[in-house]
Amino acid sequence: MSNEAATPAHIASYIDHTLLKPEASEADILKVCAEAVEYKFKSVCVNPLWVKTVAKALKGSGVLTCSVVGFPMGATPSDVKAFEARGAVLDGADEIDMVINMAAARAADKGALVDDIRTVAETVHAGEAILKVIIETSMLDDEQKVIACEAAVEAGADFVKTSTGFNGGGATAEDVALMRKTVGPELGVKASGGVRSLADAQAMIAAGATRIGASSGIAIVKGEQGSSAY
Ligand SMILES: O=C[C@H](O)COP(=O)(O)O
Repeated sequence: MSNEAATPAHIASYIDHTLLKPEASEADILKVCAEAVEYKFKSVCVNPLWVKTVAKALKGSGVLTCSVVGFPMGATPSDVKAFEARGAVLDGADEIDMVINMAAARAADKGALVDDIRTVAETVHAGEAILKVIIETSMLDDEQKVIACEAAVEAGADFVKTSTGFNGGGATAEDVALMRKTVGPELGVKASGGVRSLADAQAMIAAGATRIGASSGIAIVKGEQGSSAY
């Protein structure tokens, strides 16, 4: 990792400032938007309910609007995920983080995974947004992680992402390295779930992450220890 990546200011440009608590209020959402502008984070990541609010609050700031689809279980039909994604993009989302069909992932059913991801990717790209694919590493063995990443590449995703942060363990540097090795140098890799400190973030970047999803973004850039938001 270069020295440049170690600076908190540089780390901020990697961070999707995340608030996905189901009970988050409008005041909570507007607070994280203000924080993201202040700290120059990459995006604000919220549930679809709040996309319109976030897009309005961030307009002209340079901070992107990110939302989630099929979240956090992934266990909805692909066309329903695509409908949810279309709504979020129409509301102003620049980036969509989808959860894959975890049954297909556990069965290492690459064809089903490609279909699931491609259905959403086509809708997201039609709206000129980008797609990140959450493979939920905590639920998969290494072979299943590789197949899920290969499916994401084949389906035209823009990123692979480690975790929802809601289903057991989160990001590890080992998983990020495996994902980076699988997808090659061009695709984005997002480490998310349990990234609580500057050291955590630096380790993920050193392993190949190009984005960090965290509810502890302020602690990370301040060099403090964050705590779980959920
Ligand atoms: O990126 C999405 C995750 O929910 C963030 O997880 P975290 O709250 O453990 O940072």
